[in-house]
Amino acid sequence: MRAARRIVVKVGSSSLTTAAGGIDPGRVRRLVEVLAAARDAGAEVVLVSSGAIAAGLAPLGLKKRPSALPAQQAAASVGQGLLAHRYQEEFARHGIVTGQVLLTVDDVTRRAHYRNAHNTFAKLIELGVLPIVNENDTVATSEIRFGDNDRLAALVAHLVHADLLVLLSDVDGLYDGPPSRTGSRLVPVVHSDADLASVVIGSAGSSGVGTGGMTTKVDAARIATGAGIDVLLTSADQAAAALSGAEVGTHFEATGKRRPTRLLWLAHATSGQGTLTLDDGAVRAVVERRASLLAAGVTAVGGTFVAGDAVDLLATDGTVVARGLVNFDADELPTLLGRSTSELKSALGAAYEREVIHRDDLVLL
Ligand SMILES: Nc1ncnc2c1ncn2[C@@H]1O[C@H](COP(=O)(O)OP(=O)(O)O)[C@@H](O)[C@H]1O
Ligand SMILES: N[C@@H](CCC(=O)OP(=O)(O)O)C(=O)O
Repeated sequence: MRAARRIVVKVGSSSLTTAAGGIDPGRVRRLVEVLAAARDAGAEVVLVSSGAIAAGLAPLGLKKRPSALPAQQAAASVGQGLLAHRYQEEFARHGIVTGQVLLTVDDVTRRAHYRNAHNTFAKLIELGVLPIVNENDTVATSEIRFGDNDRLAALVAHLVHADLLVLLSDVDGLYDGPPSRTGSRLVPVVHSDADLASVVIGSAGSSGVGTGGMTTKVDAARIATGAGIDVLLTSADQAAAALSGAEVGTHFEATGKRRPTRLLWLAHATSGQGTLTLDDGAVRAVVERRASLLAAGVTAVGGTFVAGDAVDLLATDGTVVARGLVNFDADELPTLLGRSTSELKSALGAAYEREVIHRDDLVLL
């Protein structure tokens, strides 16, 4: 931990708010002090902070986090500015300039957006700015939302080439059962998925402002470790100890190697927005030869999606074999199915010569 040079720290709403809701200035101040100290010790820090919705509740006279998306978006719109302002003032006390980065799913899946986001972070870090990231809640619809900042933080960690992801919550680590249950014990190290097999994850905490609970933190840890990044999960109260190298919380050890980030999200998206059923030859081509998916091998289209969306690829028995970013809208595809690329070109024009999913936009599941 001590050796980590570039650290992404994610803090959840439950660690930033008061019991009555709303941002707790004291908690923000303490977190900022810890991050400023990490910078003084030579680390580059990127902060992924939740709390926009929580910060927007009081100004709108809301008592608790609304369940309807438009109300959440309104609260986030009001709260994000307040949250950013709070951070800006606190970091300024330490002479640190902050920059706000609001991301959508598209920013880490579509190639051009991904490069753009990568370049923005690189420039901010080069300028010594501390980026503060959140999901762009006010424009994200339920279909294209991360919905939780844990997985977003894992993708950001990969995007900025971090060597450590620190997830700060209201609980001091992963327990082998819900922490409220007597006898649940802290899991100090997770070497691989096998160590998670006996862990029981309960519902989210009692704060009422968090979203993902422990499930999304474990998902985030798996995304990051699978991409070669160590993860430390602990409480905001232990952030200082964690960042100075003390053995606190749960350490998820890096297992895999780096992979293209946009595909990381794709592999860990809960599901695609539609389905394409493949014939046996297409399954072999995609899975064994890692080839692009052509219209000739698709037998059925399910769901409503547009070009650029993630869709699940199904074998004839219905099992999901891969997920990819499709190049056509759902209603364009039925007339193309089973036809060769050259046939499509001569019948419909050069625009239809493209693959249904390019191999660079496919992940095997
Ligand atoms: N096995 C487990 N280990 C640790 N925490 C768990 C477990 N199962 C459920 N939880 C709950 O998950 C909560 C953290 O999730 P959440 O409230 O969404 O936090 P945040 O706002 O930090 O994202 C903890 O307060 C805890 O009660
Ligand atoms: N983007 C949302 C937070 C979503 C979220 O992940 O919340 P949390 O579970 O508290 O980390 C917001 O700023 O309110």
